[in-house]
Amino acid sequence: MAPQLDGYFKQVDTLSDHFIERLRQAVAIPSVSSEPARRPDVVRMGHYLRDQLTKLGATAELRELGKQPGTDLNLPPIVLARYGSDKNKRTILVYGHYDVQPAEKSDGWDTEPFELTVKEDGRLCGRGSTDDKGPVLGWLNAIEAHQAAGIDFPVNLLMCFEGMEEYGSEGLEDLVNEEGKKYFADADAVCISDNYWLGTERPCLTYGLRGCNYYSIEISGPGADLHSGVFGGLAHEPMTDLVRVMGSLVEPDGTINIPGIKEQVAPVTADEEGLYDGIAFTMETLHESLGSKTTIFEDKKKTLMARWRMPSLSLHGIEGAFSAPGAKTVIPAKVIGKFSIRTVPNMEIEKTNDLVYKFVEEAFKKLNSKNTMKVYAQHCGNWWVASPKHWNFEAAAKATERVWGVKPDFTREGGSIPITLTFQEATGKNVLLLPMGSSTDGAHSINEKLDKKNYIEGIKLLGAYLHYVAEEPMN
Ligand SMILES: C[C@H](N)C(=O)N[C@@H](Cc1c[nH]cn1)C(=O)O
Ligand SMILES: [Zn+2]
Ligand SMILES: [Zn+2]
Repeated sequence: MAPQLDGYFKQVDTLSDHFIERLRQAVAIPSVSSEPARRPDVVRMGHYLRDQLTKLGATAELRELGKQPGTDLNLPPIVLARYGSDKNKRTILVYGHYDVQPAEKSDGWDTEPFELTVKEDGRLCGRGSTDDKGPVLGWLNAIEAHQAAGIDFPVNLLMCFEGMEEYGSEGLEDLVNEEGKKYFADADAVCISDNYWLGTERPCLTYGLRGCNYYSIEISGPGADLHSGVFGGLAHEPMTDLVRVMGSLVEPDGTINIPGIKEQVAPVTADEEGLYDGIAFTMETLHESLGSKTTIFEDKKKTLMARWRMPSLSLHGIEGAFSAPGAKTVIPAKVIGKFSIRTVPNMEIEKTNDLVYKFVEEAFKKLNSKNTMKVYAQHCGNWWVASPKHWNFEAAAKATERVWGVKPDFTREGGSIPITLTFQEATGKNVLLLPMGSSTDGAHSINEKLDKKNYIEGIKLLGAYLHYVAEEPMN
């Protein structure tokens, strides 16, 4: 089956240095969507992708989305592209994001985050290498390798790459809904490569994601930062209030203290009970990717359930707080605490927000503080769970076996890709998540990397998937 794949694979190997060079160029653009000062770089990254796609013969355009709500900043453009329009071929719509999480060398990186460093053991280190520049470039590389090998591209490819995913996919939902029956009208299925294997050995196909509601709690009081020797003990301190409120949200064992959250969670079904044992996942691999043995649960099933189908609440940081080394004796005048809740079936965004606001307001009230408190959601994205019983997944499973020599696990993912459900609903088509990187890649963390093997074999996988898609009977 898929007889041309050997020629394609050979060409991917031949072009591997060129593909690493393309990743180097992309990593060098610090497209951090959450930092206003980096917004021109995010825009530059969108232009870079458009130009690369045009050079490869795709029809590519930039769709402007206007201003980011509540700011004077332009949202980065959506890159829309089409490669091929043969009525006799299937059409696959792929999505990815070209923005990245923040990164500073001083966070503890061993290398410069925006300089791709190729380590002797094959690690390609740099911000965005695995999340999500490597996988996005994977689609471009697959096109190029087909051209170089002189092999007909097996499908029509529609591409949608955004620059705000790490900030809740601001602006994209309307565009996807608008284009569902226009630009994306002839899509037969959707494929997203933007998550990771559960471990380091067994590839997976993913059919579920958690959602993410991201909140801020703003507490202010004094007119300016104060000397703690002069004002300590006689003024209500915003930081003291905030630490108490944030500390009341969640227990050290992960239990969420907000009433009404766990009541929304779908019960475990008998079918689901048997699902976890067969998954290639060990606590040892988890410890390796965690970089420690500080797991809450000792067993695999509870741990997988915690990641895939239970909500979690994480505290992320405090804007305005003193965080530099040293011992500054300041009382910060205004602090903004950030936390998020990963949501699961059947949690509802608005209902969850109302429960959070009520809890935080009551927790603050109990402090009898004269400071002022505001709580609000910065962005919310829904969870998504789909059926993997579809030719889209069949094709990906065959491609995985061909490239990696093993059957993939069928997994859910603890992270969020806010637009996934929108793609499913706007196109009415099956959505597949086909990850390239592994559990030890350190997405969102310091020293993010993509192993060269995962990048190069991942390019083969994306191309092979398209060949098997072309061969699958419709169901
Ligand atoms: C899984 C994906 N690669 C990812 O990292 N998604 C982000 C998206 C996000 C950011 N805020 C809310 N959602 C994530 O899961 O944190
Ligand atoms: Zn991410
Ligand atoms: Zn991502």
